[in-house]
Amino acid sequence: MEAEGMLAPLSLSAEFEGSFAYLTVRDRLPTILTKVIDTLHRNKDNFFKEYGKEGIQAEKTAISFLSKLRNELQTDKPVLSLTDNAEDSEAWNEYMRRQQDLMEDGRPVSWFKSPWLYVECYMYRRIQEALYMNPPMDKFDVFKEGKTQSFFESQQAIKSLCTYLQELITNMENMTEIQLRDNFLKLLQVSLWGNKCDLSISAGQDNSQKSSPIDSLPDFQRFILVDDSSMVWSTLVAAQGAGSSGMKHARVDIILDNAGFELVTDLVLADFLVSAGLAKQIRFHGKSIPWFVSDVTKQDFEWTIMQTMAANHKWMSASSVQWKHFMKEGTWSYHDHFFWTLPHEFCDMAMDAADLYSTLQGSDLILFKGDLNYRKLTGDRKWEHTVPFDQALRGFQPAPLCSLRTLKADVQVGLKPGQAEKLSSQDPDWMTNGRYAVVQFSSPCREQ
Ligand SMILES: O=P(O)(O)OC[C@H]1O[C@](O)(CO)[C@@H](O)[C@@H]1O
Ligand SMILES: [Mn+2]
Repeated sequence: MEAEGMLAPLSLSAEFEGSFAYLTVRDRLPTILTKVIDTLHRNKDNFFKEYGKEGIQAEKTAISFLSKLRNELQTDKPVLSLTDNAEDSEAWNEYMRRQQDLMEDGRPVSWFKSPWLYVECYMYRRIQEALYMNPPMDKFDVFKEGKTQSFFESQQAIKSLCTYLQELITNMENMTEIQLRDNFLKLLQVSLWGNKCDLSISAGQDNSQKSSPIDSLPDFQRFILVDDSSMVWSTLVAAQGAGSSGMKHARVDIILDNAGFELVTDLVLADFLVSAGLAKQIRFHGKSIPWFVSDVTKQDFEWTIMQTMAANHKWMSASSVQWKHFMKEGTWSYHDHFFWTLPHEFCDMAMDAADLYSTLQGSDLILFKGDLNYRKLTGDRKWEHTVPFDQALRGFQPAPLCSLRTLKADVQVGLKPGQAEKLSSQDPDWMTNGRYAVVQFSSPCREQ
């Protein structure tokens, strides 16, 4: 729980004209809605083939719902309650009332006046409402095409990563602890940069052999603004030794972000953790509805393992056969919880999703992937850049945790004095252009 008297700064919001939040709500969100409408249009024939006239009608109604939504957004209309009676609808509507109570002078909660984190999440949930309200479209993933495309476009990098993983596994028995540590740190960084954007990690200056994500790591090192990865390693090692009667084996939870190349980097890291004996159990957490364009759903997770197996490449297949086995025997498991697709800051989790919070408390290490998770960890607020990460978490400390995030939104804490100023003078868009990254760690028992 948040320490008393420690007031959190204001939420980022489109009400601050010219801010990144403002530009996102004004320009990027309507563009995403337009793309979603276009996707439904383009799939019209498929809906007809599959569901006949009913499919066409559903598509039409969903499109008009979404066009109306885009108009509400662009004209800064009040945010509306959800009407689809889904499992999470009441939580959303309750959150809206909470936002309303925070508004000054009883102004309505609206797109440009409310917290950016809230309205952006809300847009994705309203897209889902358009589908829920129009069966048989309720199972349709409007972002599926983009996710599969990004997987296929990164085949080269995936091949080289799987090849690297299989080489490591073959040599694992002879590895010293230092080698194990070095390899862990490399794969942690690959997973970090996997968040940059699917393909760019291996895009070398020239066209030659630079397609290996591992080879690119040294070039990227200087863009890591905070690197707590040695604490992540110590946490894993400490989790091995605990317990007097033999080994305690670590459980690692990975809060996934994007499908495509990023998901493969997470699977490779998870495989290494298990194969090296650093973790006994990996729990992946994904989204229960299509989310923020490229986030992983259960369907994407299963599809990715299947496609990796189907690839005509020895080491990709070998990797995914192992992954399927991990899933079957329960060493790996996939979980979704609707809290991940609510707009809440994570400091609300203990109160608003107590079951999820207590599940996470059983973890030895939680890895939070990506930018949106970072925004939720820090509450998407106007923190001073030098505020410690622990403080910005505002009491969210279920277990040792680490954020692996490339910067795509203007919230960043835990920097050294002067670091942000230097970055601003060298690269004014450092917080949003995705060139920089952080590996930020926090542990409930760490001295603050
Ligand atoms: O997939 P990620 O890393 O969470 O990024 C989500 C993106 O969406 C945003 O919310 C922008 O709309 C940014 O925070 C970020 O660029
Ligand atoms: Mn994402």
